[in-house]
Amino acid sequence: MIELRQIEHAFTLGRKGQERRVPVLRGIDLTIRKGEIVTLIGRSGSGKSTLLHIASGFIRPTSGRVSIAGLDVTDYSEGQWADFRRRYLGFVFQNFQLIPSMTAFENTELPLVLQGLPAGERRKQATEILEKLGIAAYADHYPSELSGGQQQRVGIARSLILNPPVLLADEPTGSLDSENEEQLLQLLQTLNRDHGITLLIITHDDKVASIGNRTMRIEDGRLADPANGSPNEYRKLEVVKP
Ligand SMILES: Nc1ncnc2c1ncn2[C@@H]1O[C@H](COP(=O)(O)OP(=O)(O)OP(=O)(O)O)[C@@H](O)[C@H]1O
Repeated sequence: MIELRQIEHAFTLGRKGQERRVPVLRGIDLTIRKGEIVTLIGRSGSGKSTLLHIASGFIRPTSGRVSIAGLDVTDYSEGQWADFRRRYLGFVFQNFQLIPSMTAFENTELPLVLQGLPAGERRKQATEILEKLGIAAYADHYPSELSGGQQQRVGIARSLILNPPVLLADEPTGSLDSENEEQLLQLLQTLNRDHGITLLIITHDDKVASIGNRTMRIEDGRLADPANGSPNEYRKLEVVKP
């Protein structure tokens, strides 16, 4: 479902004429199969977010190829990426990214508004997804009136409303207390199991990482694997669950 091939990325820092290149990703190969949950764990600065931004088209890699759902998206223009993201990718963010002046319902239906769907159809679909995520009772609440866990669910409802086959999550429980964290991890597993959604989750939290069918560690821009000298760690981390 997601194939990253030989991804290299370097950022350019410094003033004009004195630029230096800072390599962040150094040859990443990662294949995520349809219906898998892959968790990517690594320290701050190891390149996790950069990798996720490359997989979602916000950063163009210095070299390497990205394919998602069988489409080579590496050379897509910004417009093509925007269209592709709408159809294929949902996002779960640490800070929820809800619009404060809109209710939970309005936040959820926003992608349908942008698609020009009539109000009746929007209401039906948004209500259905809010019910599925157990937050229909809060539809008329503004984000400031919701708990962190409820806000995260509204964010996920908005991400799922266009039925993307893939969810990309960046520290999804980073702003949640342990009870809400547990509930969110269960929700992500349910979405995977019952709806076949493929998940790539980046985190520095072992508990979040543990919901992966596979967990990969990223270190200094490389994935830990037998080929680059961390065979023991790789065996410990790459746990394939039935
Ligand atoms: N736009 C940018 N310009 C220059 N350097 C950047 C940029 N974005 C990230 N970096 C650098 O690239 C490295 C990897 O950053 P990245 O955000 O991918 O790491 P991360 O593993 O996601 O870290 P964290 O867990 O703290 O979010 C860091 O050293 C960071 O300072």
